[in-house]
Amino acid sequence: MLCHKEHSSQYTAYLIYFRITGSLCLPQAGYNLDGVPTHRRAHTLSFTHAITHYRQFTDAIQPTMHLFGPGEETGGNPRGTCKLHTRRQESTRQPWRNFISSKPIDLHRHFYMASDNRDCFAGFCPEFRSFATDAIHAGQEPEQWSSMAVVPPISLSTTFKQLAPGKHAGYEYSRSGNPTRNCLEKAVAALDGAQYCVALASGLAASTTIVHMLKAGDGIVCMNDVYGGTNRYFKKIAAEIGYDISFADCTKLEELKAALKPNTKLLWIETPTNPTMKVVDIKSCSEITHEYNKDIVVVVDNTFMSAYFQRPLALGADMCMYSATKYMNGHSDVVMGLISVNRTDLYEKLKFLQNALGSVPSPFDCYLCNRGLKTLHLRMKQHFRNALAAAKFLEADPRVEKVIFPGLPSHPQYELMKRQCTGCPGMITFYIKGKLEHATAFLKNLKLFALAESLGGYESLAEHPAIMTHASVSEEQRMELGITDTLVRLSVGLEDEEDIIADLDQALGAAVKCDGVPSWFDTC
Ligand SMILES: N[C@@H](CC[Se]C[C@H](N)C(=O)O)C(=O)O
Repeated sequence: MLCHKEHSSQYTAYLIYFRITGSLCLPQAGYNLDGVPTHRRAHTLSFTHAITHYRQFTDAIQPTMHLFGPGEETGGNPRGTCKLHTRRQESTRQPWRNFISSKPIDLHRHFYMASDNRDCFAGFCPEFRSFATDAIHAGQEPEQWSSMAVVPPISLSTTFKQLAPGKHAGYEYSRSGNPTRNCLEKAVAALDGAQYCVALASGLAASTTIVHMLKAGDGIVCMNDVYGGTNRYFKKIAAEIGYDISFADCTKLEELKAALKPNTKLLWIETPTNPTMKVVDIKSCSEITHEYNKDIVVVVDNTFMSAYFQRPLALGADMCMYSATKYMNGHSDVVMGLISVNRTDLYEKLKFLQNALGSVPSPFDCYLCNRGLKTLHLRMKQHFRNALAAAKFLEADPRVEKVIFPGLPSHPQYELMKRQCTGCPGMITFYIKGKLEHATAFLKNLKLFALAESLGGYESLAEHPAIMTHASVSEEQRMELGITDTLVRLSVGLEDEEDIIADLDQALGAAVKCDGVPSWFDTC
């Protein structure tokens, strides 16, 4: 986007005109919204079109904001001058505010990244039909409440009055069924293209509830690279109870075939994997497993993808589970698990276990997660755009050894990703140059990104899997999987793209010298 001085005065004029008249006269002569010179006549748009164009116009200008520090307005620079930029105030309480406006970043490089990312969905599967409409309306019908509430009420009652013993209006006890939870479960089922969904108290509560369908001696085959808590549960608890647990790299279909045994009852896949971002072919794994024995239940942990980017049930899996703590809720204020299924027999087992084991979420958490779902489609699109920009920035940076992001052509399963998903979430894993000290220095110097476990919220997070989320995985297995001391995991949030990149840039600068030689050696 080219943004000349004239643009800002034109822009102000349009804005005033827009405010007064409710319509917008766009600059057909000069530059269009992509920064391409045009010589046609201006025209006036309808109110609705005016809003759309006003937004596009401000969106297009936005990447050039906040890029100049005090005294650095380069009035005549044809690549990036825009008087609209807002100067941030020095702040000690919000340290990230200071560095953002004080360091100009390479605007030329930034410009191309931003424009490329408009097309980041090219080649991926099309969006699921009516996804946004379902997120907003499925299970939310006002007619289900005598008050006709448009927003499902938070139903806190632990118990429900019965008309006669055993005769009730659908609810008897809040663990067994709750009206707010019911609304959430219906919405999630619709988003997963499923018939049913059950909500649990956490992602791990969902995992343990699923495994409780099996009996001691039954076999479970698990993808070798999974979330550390899943690995810990299978190895340190399920195996101790008497389940026969084996791990296989399901990206290699021959390894999966070899791992299936007569006692196998469950296949557990995670894709992309946490944290090394391997992509598993859900369709092929489901076909191979069901061909071996149609009764083996194929479970996909869809936490990283969310319902917006991947539908495991449509690809042949039997169960789609989530830590809804992550993208599905998306606001880092709820711990929850979800399981969606199409098979009635599986639903009945899960529904029984939900009540009998009792790991249910609170009605308030159900309300929050249901609310989070309403913007899932919007959030995920922006996560993808921001993460792609960050991944491209990191990949081009000499202080970074290797970037693993399934939305980059350099990812070994990029083609598979495009075949089975509608886009990529905000998860990036990368190896920083140097040693543990450099990874630590990078993480400690981040200002916008918080150093914290978890992912999928609107805020950017960074963490060190070997020390944090995957500390419970044995060192031997971590080394096998590539979870080394220099591996860093990012959950790219919804902040402004240029601020995200500026933070990564300055933290890398603090940790590693620019020419690729670790700066740690200079300072100690
Ligand atoms: N310390 C926790 C680990 C939480 Se990890 C949370 C999330 N799944 C992630 O990958 O970030 C523990 O369970 O030990």
